[in-house]
Amino acid sequence: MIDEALRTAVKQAWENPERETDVKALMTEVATDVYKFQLFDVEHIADLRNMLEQAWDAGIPLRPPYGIVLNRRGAMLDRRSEGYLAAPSFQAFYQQLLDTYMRPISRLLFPEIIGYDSQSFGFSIHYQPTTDASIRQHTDASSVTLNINMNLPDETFEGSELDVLDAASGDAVRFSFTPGSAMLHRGNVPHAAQPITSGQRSNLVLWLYGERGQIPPQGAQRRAIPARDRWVSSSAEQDDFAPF
Ligand SMILES: O=C(O)CCC(=O)C(=O)O
Ligand SMILES: [Fe+2]
Repeated sequence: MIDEALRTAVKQAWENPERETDVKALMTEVATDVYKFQLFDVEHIADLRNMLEQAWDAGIPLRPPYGIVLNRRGAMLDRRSEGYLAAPSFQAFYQQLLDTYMRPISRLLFPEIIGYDSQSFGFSIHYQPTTDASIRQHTDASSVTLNINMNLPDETFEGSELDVLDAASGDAVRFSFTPGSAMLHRGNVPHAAQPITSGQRSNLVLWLYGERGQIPPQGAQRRAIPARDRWVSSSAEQDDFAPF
């Protein structure tokens, strides 16, 4: 499921944290502190989509994220959330994404999140022109957000770009998702999705934050920390706080 180059680099970093530079080398900084990289292997996205679609088609009552505002064909993914997608195979994958990939990579790019990254939240979103087509500019209540595209290679769409505010220039940087690509940014980076004009777009959105929803204080020091402090399993207790 995970892109081969990333999987290999992350595996090496877990074995020897000093090798995390190879992980960083796979990331492209598209705006200040906003990173893009290939996370899913395009050949396997269909497996994930099938899992989500099956739950949907089975009529299992999944709660859409953000109430009904966004998004009618999306689902809650974290066990903290009522009506989440509890399928064990999906949950194992979701947990691995958070623990093996998202947390250490986020600590590598945004060291100040350490201490504010033990808890999680997740949902899937689905845009199409006739129902949920866009989302206005907002920030997320997360320390860090990982947003991954799940479109299949032949599922093209128009519009639906993600605009992220570049803190340095004050301008929005416009970004189009390609299948399996991911964006990683601090929750406090303002972002918006432009209206989708044709086709559909499916994304997986994961959040990390601290106990009871805490996020790093404004202006938290971004001091360097040793690599070995990132590539460690989180032993923190999981609370029941659900942001939505
Ligand atoms: O359209 C997207 O991919 C971003 C969605 C988003 O920012 C959100 O759901 O919080
Ligand atoms: Fe968001």
